[in-house]
Amino acid sequence: MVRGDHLCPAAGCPGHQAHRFARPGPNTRCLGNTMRTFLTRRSWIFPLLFLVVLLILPGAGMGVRTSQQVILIVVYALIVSGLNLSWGYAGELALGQVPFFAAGAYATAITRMHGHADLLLALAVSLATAGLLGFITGLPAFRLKGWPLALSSFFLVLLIPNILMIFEGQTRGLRGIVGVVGPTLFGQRIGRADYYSVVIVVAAVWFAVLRNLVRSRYGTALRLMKQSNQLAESLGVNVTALRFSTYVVAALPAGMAGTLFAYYLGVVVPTSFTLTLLVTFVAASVVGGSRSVWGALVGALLLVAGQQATANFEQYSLIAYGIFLILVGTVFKGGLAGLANRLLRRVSVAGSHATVESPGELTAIPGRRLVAQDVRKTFGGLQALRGAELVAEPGQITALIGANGAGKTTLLNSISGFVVPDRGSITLDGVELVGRRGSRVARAGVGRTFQTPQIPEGFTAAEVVASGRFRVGRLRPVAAILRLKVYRRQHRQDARAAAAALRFAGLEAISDSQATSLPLGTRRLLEVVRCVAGSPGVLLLDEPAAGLDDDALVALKALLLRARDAGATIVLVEHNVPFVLDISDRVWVMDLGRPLVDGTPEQVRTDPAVIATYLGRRRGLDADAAGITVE
Ligand SMILES: Nc1ncnc2c1ncn2[C@@H]1O[C@H](COP(=O)(O)OP(=O)(O)OP(=O)(O)O)[C@@H](O)[C@H]1O
Repeated sequence: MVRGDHLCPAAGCPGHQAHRFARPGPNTRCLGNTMRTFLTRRSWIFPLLFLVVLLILPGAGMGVRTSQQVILIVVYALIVSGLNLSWGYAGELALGQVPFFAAGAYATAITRMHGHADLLLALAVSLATAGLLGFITGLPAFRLKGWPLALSSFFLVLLIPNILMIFEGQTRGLRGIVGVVGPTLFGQRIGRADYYSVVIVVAAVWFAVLRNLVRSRYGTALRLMKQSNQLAESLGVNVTALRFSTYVVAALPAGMAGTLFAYYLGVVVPTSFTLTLLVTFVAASVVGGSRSVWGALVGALLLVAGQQATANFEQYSLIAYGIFLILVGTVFKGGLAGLANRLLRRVSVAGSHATVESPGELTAIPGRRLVAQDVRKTFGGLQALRGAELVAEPGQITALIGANGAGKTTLLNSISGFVVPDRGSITLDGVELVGRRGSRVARAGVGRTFQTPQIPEGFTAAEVVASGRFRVGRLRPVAAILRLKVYRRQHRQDARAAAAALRFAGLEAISDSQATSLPLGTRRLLEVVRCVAGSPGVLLLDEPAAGLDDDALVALKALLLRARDAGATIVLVEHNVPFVLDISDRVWVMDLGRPLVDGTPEQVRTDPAVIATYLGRRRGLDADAAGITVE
């Protein structure tokens, strides 16, 4: 094997890394690429090994005390994993984990009190109770976001003793329920050693479910939503439904943890479910890594280890934990799991789309005719649109220009479904778009970019582009959890479409790069490519040339012309007049919320009304460069 720092010549390898184990030659096999493929496709091997080790530890002489601690870690990890889902992935500071935990524990204790010791039954009851509580308390999540949502869920924790008192007959009030012992499974009593194994297996099943979920379209949609609701909607994701369903799903592991905790402790008392516990779960999530499945385990491990280490000087334990939290939170962005991920990435350069074979060719982007008529919109007393019009044809670049405040973005937002017009009609090949929410407009065929590029953290370029396909097909969380054929087919198609779109733009070289670390010009191109990957009926581009240098403008122009020639309908809102006049087939000029003139670039360039209201004003900025004649 030849060691060297030449670029990787292996087939299928992106080859832009100087893989140190590459052997040059026609049939090169690259260890870097093989390792990446292995890590990407078989990433479940490590958790499986970890599970096996955990299961054989008692047989290998692990003491009872240690096994009890492992159970506690697993119980806490389940709770933290729900927090990671709603907070780390979806970006919602929904802190209902302790009430859900309490709901699961009390549901189990009450079931046991009524003589039912079956663990599966207890788990089912806990899941149902926590899910129902999540459903009811999640309803405000339709309206609340950010701190108001955090505070309302915080408030729920404070209510726990009051609720227990209201249902004192069942919950035994502040005294709690004792005698939660003797769980059975399929009619057999579970001993202490077996209980350990059952807890590990239950948690392993949940973590496998969670891993499959967050690595699917569903998980990607959560991260898109965390970046921006508008971005997620523009890609066809119904943010309201997603936020609500995530809140409910995140309640489930806490409910299960309640069951496992109740049988672990044997008693269920209100003092087990405190605000301090919630704060330590949040801390564990931060330290372990909130945007990670395994971060929950790491955080819970540190939580229990921290409790042990500071047990002898209890009065200092919170201070010690606080200092540790601040250190980890500031030094390692993304917690310890984030650190591990970054190290792994260095070794493997892994990306879920890195191993696409035969990406295929993107030759056509079938455009549709967009027509906006008499669109009106008033914000308070301000008339932003007063009868705006626009027609964009397939295979053409239609520019929309006008002074600041002319209403261009409002019209774009009206087309995208982000703004509901007071009056007017917007159709795509005759299909009315007005009245649909953003995600439905996206699914009807509208793709768009944003004034500030919306590129979520932690995505490779290929993953960003693949998310452009979300407007085609559904999220299919159940198929993703079970890794059904339909999921695998969709995943393959998304990866292939992303690779083809990147090739279309000549950007295949960056497919494994972290998208947020790319230069502005490339990020703007990437947004366009993300749209192209979904093959929308119309592409709405909101100031794609803003802030670009000459080289980036050349690349953008080449991409837009290629997309136009492939048949796309492109609407370009842009202040860079020379750029607009250079590449557009037709230009619409807006003034004070209504159309002023429309025509070819040449007609618009020399139109006296346009010069008087817009181009004349921009003369000092770019009229000279555009060769504009101001008479
Ligand atoms: N959500 C809103 N609430 C209140 N006023 C708004 C809102 N959105 C836009 N406006 C107002 O509507 C008018 C049109 O704004 P818009 O952003 O559509 O103009 P524009 O042509 O895109 O301007 P620019 O080129 O600066 O982006 C402006 O006066 C703006 O302040």
